[in-house]
Amino acid sequence: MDLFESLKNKINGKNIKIVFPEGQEPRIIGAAVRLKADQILEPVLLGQQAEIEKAAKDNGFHIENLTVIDPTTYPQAEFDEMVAAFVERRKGKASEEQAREILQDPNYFGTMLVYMKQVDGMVSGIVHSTGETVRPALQIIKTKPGVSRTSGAFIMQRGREEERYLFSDCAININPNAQELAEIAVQSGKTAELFDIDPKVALLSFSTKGSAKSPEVQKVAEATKIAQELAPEMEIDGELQFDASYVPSVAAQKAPGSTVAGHATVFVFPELQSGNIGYKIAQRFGGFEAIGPILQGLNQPVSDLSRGANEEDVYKLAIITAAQSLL
Ligand SMILES: CC(C)(COP(=O)(O)OP(=O)(O)OC[C@H]1O[C@@H](n2cnc3c(N)ncnc32)[C@H](O)[C@@H]1OP(=O)(O)O)[C@@H](O)C(=O)NCCC(=O)NCCS
Ligand SMILES: CC(=O)OP(=O)(O)O
Repeated sequence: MDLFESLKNKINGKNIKIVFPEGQEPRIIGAAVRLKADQILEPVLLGQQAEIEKAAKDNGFHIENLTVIDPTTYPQAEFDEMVAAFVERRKGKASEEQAREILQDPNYFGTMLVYMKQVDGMVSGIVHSTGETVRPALQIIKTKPGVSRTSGAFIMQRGREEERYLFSDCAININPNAQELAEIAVQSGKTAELFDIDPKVALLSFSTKGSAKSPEVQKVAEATKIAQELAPEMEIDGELQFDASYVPSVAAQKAPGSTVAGHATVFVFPELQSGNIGYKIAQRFGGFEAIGPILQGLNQPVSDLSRGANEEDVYKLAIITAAQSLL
């Protein structure tokens, strides 16, 4: 079954609420209208009512049956409760006065709605940068026990249903050390399973099995060892060049005997430059649909759109975020 049909079946009828802090953005409104009409989940648009109504009208969307939360008319008692919860969560790091100021930011406000369980997840980042979008989640939602770093994965799919891979970290950790990279690899394998991808995890490099020597290569080799120890049940190998990870004939020459090389489905990049560039090349040159970034390892789901996302990307990432809320 198509991945999204299967995800829709999982979330259907559960009344999952997803907040969109960029409620006045037409691509968000368009996706919210579709999500509501398809009865998949309950979209909540966050933003000034008048601005949202204007954007909807200008773009021909009917939003009469959508839920809008306007922070400027939010009940005072509920805002005070949000401020108190924020100060408590950021103990010693924000005063009440600072909290009132910080919560004017829609990404902080939306993240607090998730944290306070008024909604089940958040999708933002179509206007805001990744830092602006995810920093509130890192500070408030935080990572699950046993996960030290969150990271951003993309489901990459193209054409035929079965051509589906996971790329990570393409969004968050600028230069992870070996331990962090190992955690990202294991976390990515788990995320892959969630989206019906059989994980064969390749830690990518410009070297295959010692063909080049440098501290960068050494980091990936060390991360591979740590990841294999962290998840002995998972098929993980590295360091591998992309061709060795993906092309069976090249794998036979460069990494004979590896069960991952030539068959990888999860591609873990050594640092963010290559990860972010790599996914965009596959998307824009390779014709892959890039769905994400899906933040892995957070206590509650928050997703960060690319600013280049279209309405369909928003629609799909909202479904994924809703599915994550069931975990
Ligand atoms: C994600 C990012 C914004 C975090 O940077 P930052 O806000 O400067 O991070 P800080 O080091 O100040 O940490 C802020 C908080 O987040 C936490 N944090 C930072 N990175 C984290 C991670 N990867 N996982 C979990 N928590 C993290 C810190 O522990 C800290 O928590 P605390 O305030 O409770 O102590 C930064 O790493 C970044 O800019 N990454 C690249 C994003 C990007 O542009 N990607 C490309 C487009 S998708
Ligand atoms: C994921 C990503 O690269 O986001 P943006 O394009 O918004 O920087």
